[in-house]
Amino acid sequence: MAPQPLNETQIGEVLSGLPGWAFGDDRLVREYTLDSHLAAVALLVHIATLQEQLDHHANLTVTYNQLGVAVNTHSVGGLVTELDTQLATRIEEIAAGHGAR
Ligand SMILES: C[C@H](O)[C@H](O)[C@H]1CNC2=NC(N)=NC(=O)C2=N1
Repeated sequence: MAPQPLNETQIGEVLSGLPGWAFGDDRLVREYTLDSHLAAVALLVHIATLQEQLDHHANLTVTYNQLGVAVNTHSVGGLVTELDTQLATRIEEIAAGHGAR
């Protein structure tokens, strides 16, 4: 079954448990700062591995020691679904271990 888009109330509830994450332009977004460029790239690779396991993929952007994450669900026309909140939750769990802030 296709994932269902979440409404703004549902997204707000999820975001209250995801510090640093925001909703904008129909995406869940987060900007991480790492201690170095290599640390940012290492977190990107870890997230990419997770994304392959989940078969759900965020846009990842490295700018020196910063890693931007933006995710929505293409298959429902670019809206936020539970697949995005699940990925954001998993990313948030692993980011701490990389010293991301
Ligand atoms: C075929 C494959 O399962 C799909 O293209 C997946 C891959 N990753 C995806 N990632 C995101 N963000 N949205 C999707 O709809 C999506 N679909």
